[in-house]
Amino acid sequence: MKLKALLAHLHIKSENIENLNITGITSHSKQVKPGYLFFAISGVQADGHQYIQEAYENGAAAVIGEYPETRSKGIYFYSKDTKKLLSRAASFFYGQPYRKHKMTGITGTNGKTTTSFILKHILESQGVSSSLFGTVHHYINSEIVKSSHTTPDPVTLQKLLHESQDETVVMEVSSHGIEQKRIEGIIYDQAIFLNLTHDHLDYHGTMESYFQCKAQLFNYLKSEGTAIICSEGNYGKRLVDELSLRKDLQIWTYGRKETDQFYIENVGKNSFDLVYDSKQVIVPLPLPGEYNALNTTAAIAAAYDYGISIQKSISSLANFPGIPGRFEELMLNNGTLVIIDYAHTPDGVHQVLEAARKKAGNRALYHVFGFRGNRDVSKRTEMIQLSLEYSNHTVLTVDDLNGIPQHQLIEETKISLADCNHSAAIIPDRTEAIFYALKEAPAESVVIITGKGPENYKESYRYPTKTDISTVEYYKSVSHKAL
Ligand SMILES: CC(=O)N[C@H]1[C@@H](OP(=O)(O)OP(=O)(O)OC[C@H]2O[C@@H](n3ccc(=O)[nH]c3=O)[C@H](O)[C@@H]2O)O[C@H](CO)[C@@H](O)[C@@H]1O[C@H](C)C(=O)N[C@@H](C)C(=O)N[C@H](CCC(=O)O)C(=O)O
Ligand SMILES: Nc1ncnc2c1ncn2[C@@H]1O[C@H](COP(=O)(O)OP(=O)(O)OP(=O)(O)O)[C@@H](O)[C@H]1O
Repeated sequence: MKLKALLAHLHIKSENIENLNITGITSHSKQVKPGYLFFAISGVQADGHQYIQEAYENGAAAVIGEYPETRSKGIYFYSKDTKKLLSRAASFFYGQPYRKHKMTGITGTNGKTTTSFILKHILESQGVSSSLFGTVHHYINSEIVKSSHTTPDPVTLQKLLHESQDETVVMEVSSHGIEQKRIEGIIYDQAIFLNLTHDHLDYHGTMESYFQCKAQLFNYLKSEGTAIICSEGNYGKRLVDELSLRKDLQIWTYGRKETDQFYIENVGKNSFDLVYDSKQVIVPLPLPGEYNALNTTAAIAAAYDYGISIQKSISSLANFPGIPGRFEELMLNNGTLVIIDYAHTPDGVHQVLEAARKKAGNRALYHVFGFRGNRDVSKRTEMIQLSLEYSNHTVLTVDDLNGIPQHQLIEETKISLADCNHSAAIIPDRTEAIFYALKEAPAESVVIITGKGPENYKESYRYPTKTDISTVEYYKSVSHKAL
């Protein structure tokens, strides 16, 4: 691609580069290949401007940075916002691929993965091919693509959008993705807001700035696009009020109020009632829990906007295959039910434990969970309190050290537990903590393991443990089957 054309798109003036072609775009100096355009970005860990020399040495044709000039010798352009420009440049480089898809962006603290999987399933069941970007995997042209971020970095994102031949793209949009402008250069046909509750305050500082960040997704919604908003909670209502000022949008709300366009009631074990357009239908619940009735409704509304009737969505839900690590159920031979879930926020833990408690009834409920190092500490006490309230036995462990020593995370966990004035087992090795709960739990009880869902351990854990043969023997003896 001619650099001149790209710079014109970015509104950067250029002279004497008529014949210069660029062969790729990156913001990482070590990924630069001959002919690349390098964007220097000031990040949380490092400053890309420190790597400009390395980028030239690796063959960068030109560099764009946020300082008026650079000491390194090479073609250099100034911009005051390289993050935004990187995304716009990547979009332009790959031919603005959003244009060839119907684009859905889904944001919210909890439920993005769940809602996106349900929506993708409905679309594909109705013959509409769909790519998916999210936490578990990305799916492009029916192939699994490994996901390192919920919302990928802009160059990866635009490249995959370009490669996708799917009619629709369902994308989880994280607040980090919005804040870091990874979605610049995309215009969505639909945007969905699920909820906003306590999380990521280590990054956003306050709930207000977290909300302001999430709300920005709707700035990327096309004129006459559809905003689908959960009316539960103050933030959804605020968003509706703010978006109502934009007269060019179709705004639909869903929730438990009769004034919602998609209104739900009578959420039972296997189904719920959905009222829309003065009609009432029974919808099968693809996963347990009231919260999943809301996630399902968001997906049904989005499919409806794409022309799929509610009846067709309902029939698609009958064979929903489930989602890795989202209320995933296993039955052990001794009749104990094991639930694997990804809840890692106070609201997520609350919702999933409420659903697990309903399932357990009078049976004992064991809850195994832990925290991630180097992340929002302020949510931890509330999560422990909820566990103590809903389960009979809380077993605390470690989700992921994320760069901090294990003893530090355990000490922090002890402090959060002490805030609850309660005692609970703390077993640092996550595998051992799970074995412990499985061993302690009497036959026909329920063990729920939250926090990591299907994720691999990032740090090494002892598995199988050599120090406690009895747990290994026990594990071997309790073969299980997926439900
Ligand atoms: C805090 C955060 O989100 N950081 C993301 C951010 O990194 P950063 O801006 O801090 O980059 P940095 O490491 O400081 O480096 C600054 C610049 O120097 C460049 N550099 C650096 C080293 C070098 O040798 N050469 C070089 O050029 C880097 O490429 C970068 O452009 O931009 C990077 C590229 O897009 C991301 O990989 C990185 O994600 C980190 C690894 C991360 O863990 N992010 C998580 C928190 C995240 O984004 N999570 C959300 C989901 C959250 C949720 O809902 O649970 C997600 O969308 O995945
Ligand atoms: N609508 C919801 N409201 C509250 N909690 C929910 C909701 N949907 C799912 N959860 C809980 O949050 C957990 C994570 O759900 P999911 O993976 O769908 O969310 P997410 O927004 O994609 O999370 P992340 O971005 O961190 O991957 C679930 O395992 C469940 O416990």
